Amino acid sequence: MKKIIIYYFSGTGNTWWLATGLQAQLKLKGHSVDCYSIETLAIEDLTQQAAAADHIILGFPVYGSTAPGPMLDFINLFPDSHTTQGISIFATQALASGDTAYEIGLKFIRKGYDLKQTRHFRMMNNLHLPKFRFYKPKNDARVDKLLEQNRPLVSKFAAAISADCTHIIGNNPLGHLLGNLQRKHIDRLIASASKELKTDASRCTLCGTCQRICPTGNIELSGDSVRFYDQCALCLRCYSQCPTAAILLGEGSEDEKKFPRYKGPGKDFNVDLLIQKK
Ligand SMILES: Cc1cc2nc3c(=O)[nH]c(=O)nc-3n(C[C@H](O)[C@H](O)[C@H](O)COP(=O)(O)O)c2cc1C
Repeated sequence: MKKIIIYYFSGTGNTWWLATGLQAQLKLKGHSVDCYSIETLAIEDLTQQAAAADHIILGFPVYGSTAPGPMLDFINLFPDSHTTQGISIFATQALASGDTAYEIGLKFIRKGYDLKQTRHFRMMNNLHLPKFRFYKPKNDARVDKLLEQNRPLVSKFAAAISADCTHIIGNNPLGHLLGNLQRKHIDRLIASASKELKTDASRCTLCGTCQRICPTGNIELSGDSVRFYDQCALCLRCYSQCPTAAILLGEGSEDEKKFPRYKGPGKDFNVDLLIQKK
């Protein structure tokens, strides 16, 4: 039996679904598995907690072939391994992620970990904005179909971790080419898209949901308006979860037919699962 810890960041729920599914599969194999959204952790506890694990797993959504800002910050704080602990990295993606999981895995090799697995899982897209049109998120049976397709892959991932196998994807010329191309532009895309954050005052009920769920503390309700700072990670959680679709991200984003907002993976998903401390 291994002691395993899963740390994940999820903007709109896909990575939460993968992480909790993986936890369940690993538990079935007899391992002791804790699973944390990094937003709910006290960073002071991290060093002790990580040192006690036999195997660590990190999960996050792909943002232009790298990890979201909150996960990159978390990785920077992550302690070194003095016993060459095993680490596995997985990323959820809408279409293509090049060498993402491997690229993040390299950071852990430098910290003394033994990189065992890198995996990418295709899930529903959550990014379709006037300035960045990918493909429209769907909130129907197509989400369930993707989840069904992923179930056996999650199970295989768990089996490989359990058996201590090494399986690295993304470390090839095509993966690096695509990854490098995407990483070049992602910071600029996030900065420019998040500058367009605003609320439609005619829709906003000042309910405070956006402020409560923002992972970077970028949103503040002050008086009868909503204020955005410059810490947006473009995770799209506020945009997707605003009960009245009052958060706008660019000219035309108020049109929910043209720019549908992703509501998350399946009926069990609830945004509070990402932020509630255990
Ligand atoms: C800022 C941003 C950048 C993204 N970049 C990519 C990308 O490069 N390739 C890709 O396939 N999906 C990309 N996506 C889509 C997400 O990775 C995908 O929908 C993911 O499963 C969302 O996970 P979450 O629900 O846990 O946040 C991007 C999404 C966002 C918000």
